[in-house]
Amino acid sequence: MGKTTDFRGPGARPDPVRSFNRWKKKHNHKQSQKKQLRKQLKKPEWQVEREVISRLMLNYGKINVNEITRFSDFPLSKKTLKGLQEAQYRLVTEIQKQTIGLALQGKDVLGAAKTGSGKTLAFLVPVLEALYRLQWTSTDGLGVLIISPTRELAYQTFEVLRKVGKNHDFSAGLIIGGKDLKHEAERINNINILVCTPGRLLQHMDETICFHATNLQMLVLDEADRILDMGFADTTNAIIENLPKKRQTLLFSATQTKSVKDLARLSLKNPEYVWVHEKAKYSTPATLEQNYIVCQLQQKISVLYSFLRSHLKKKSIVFFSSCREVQYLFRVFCRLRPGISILALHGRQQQMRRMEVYNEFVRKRAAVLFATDIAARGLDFPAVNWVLQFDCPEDANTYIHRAGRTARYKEDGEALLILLPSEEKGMVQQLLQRKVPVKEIKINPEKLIDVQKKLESFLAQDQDLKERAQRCFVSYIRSVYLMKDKEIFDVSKLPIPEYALSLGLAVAPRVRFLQKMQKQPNKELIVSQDKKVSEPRAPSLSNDEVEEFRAYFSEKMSILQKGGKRPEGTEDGLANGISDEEEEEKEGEEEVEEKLGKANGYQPHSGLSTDESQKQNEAPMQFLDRDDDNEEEEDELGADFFKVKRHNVFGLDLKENKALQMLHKEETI
Ligand SMILES: Nc1ncnc2c1ncn2[C@@H]1O[C@H](COP(=O)(O)OP(=O)(O)OP(=O)(O)O)[C@@H](O)[C@H]1O
Repeated sequence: MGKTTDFRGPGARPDPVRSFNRWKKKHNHKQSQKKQLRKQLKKPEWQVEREVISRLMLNYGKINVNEITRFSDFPLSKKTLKGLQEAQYRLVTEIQKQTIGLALQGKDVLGAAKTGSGKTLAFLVPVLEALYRLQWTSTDGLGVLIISPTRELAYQTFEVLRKVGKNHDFSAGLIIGGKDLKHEAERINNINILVCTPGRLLQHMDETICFHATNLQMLVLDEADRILDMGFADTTNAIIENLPKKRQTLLFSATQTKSVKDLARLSLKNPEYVWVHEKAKYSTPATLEQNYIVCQLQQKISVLYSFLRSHLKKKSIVFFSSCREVQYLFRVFCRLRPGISILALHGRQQQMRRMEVYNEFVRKRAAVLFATDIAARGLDFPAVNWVLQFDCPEDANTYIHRAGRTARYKEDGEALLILLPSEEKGMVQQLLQRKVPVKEIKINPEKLIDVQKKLESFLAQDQDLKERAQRCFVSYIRSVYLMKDKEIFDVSKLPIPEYALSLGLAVAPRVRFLQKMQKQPNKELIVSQDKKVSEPRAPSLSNDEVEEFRAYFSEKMSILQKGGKRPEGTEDGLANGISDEEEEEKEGEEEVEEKLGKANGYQPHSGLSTDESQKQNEAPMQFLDRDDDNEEEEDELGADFFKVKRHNVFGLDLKENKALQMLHKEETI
């Protein structure tokens, strides 16, 4: 229709032709909208969703990392975005910003970032989107496999998945052992997203006839460095061999070690490497204040007690090298009544108990968790103020993971490492090489509360506690003996009788390999085949001892490989009528598990005790009242025992380590 011109003045009647045209245009538009709506309504839901998905996928190619600050800047499904928002996740962290886009585009990703930087969501978001894109339903079976090194970490990842993925319709399952294999087997095939530990998964692959992963779309290896450190390399390789070759793989780690790169080569195809803190000055979070003290082995318990007395309102984790130490010192500290709740988490506890402790510690505002390295990696306890490493970690990586339990996601935190004089040089050097900025601080001897006498009196009245002290003693000595790095860990330098006294023992228990060593006071000389004498080394295992370890290794593994469980009983072997010898043997197993890793990959801790018996054993000592009249004086004494951030609280200068100064220098050059 041509243009019309209105020559009439104001107040004249509107041109009916023009009005009609306007009305017709509006009407047509409305009609076409209605038509479209009707068409849409007729479309099945899956088709509408398909169109939405196509639009999202079109945007994958347009993702520009530099423009991303929020999750909503990524082309994500409404269901995922809603889940993220409801869980209060809005802004992305660096690792999330850099990896989510790549993973959405279907690429294999190796992502490394410091502890507490948000790696969990960096893979959970692409996991949800991958199945959403494929409109996965429960009948499609297993679509995504997430492998975590420990049960606790798997549980935690599962909880985040439940929170963020709650608007999706997929089923998710947690398979971590500690439960009836048959019970799990009946349910495993209905799971779309499976979070699991490697040993248990391989067990299902071997023993659950109906379990298959033929439809698998994505594999996630979380805390890959820990998976490997725990001796799960063979298990992981066996799992990967059982998975379809055509899949996407995401691998996340807090440290970049050679073995992680080897695993990446085996499991990823043309991966994108994202190492967000590669150029960072330090490999630990900037908000983490890190210090170390050097003290004698026999002082360590008093140092810990004094520390706790001066941090009654804080949340701390204390790392020990063996379960036996945790068990004994947990009991002793409960009796010492430092005035703060004490919890214990270690691999000898039954799974349910581990979960309870984990949740309890998460809930508490002020508490101390005595733990072995099962708590060291990946676990996300909120608002931890302090991480204390009571025993020297086996290497810098373990240090980084332990310390990383505090100062998570923009929070502050403090880490304190306790070193023996013989460990100082080697460990500090390793830490500085790994760009960990540690400073030495001094203990103010006046603030140190000596608890040895108290321990002696506890043991004089309690035979059970005395036996625990003996096991703790042997266990610690053995843990040092088994450490790989003989530059740092030298069992011959330990003040053995003094250490026994500090545990409250009048006499040091017999330790066979120590006696042998004492017979050869000079360190072994290693004679090579051509009879040349090479550098002296710290003592290595004799053939007999190697055989001894092998024996309980193979015995343990044979029980587990048969899919059998350890005998039911209480955590405390003696309470269960287990003889001393058997206890020793179990202790050996545990040490080997903790220190040498799982030889064939099956998770060995299927639990020793029933829940009830364990509760009976531990409950009365678990939580303590803070008031204790007798402790008042000590309370005052300990007031500023370890406020390391403040200067000169120990009456001594804060000594900046020379090597640290060198590190600063290197970086400024
Ligand atoms: N985008 C985000 N916004 C707010 N909080 C976040 C975000 N991403 C992660 N967090 C929080 O940061 C903390 C650390 O996250 P996460 O456990 O994923 O770290 P991580 O890198 O896996 O650490 P680790 O290497 O120690 O396992 C968690 O409490 C998590 O809830």
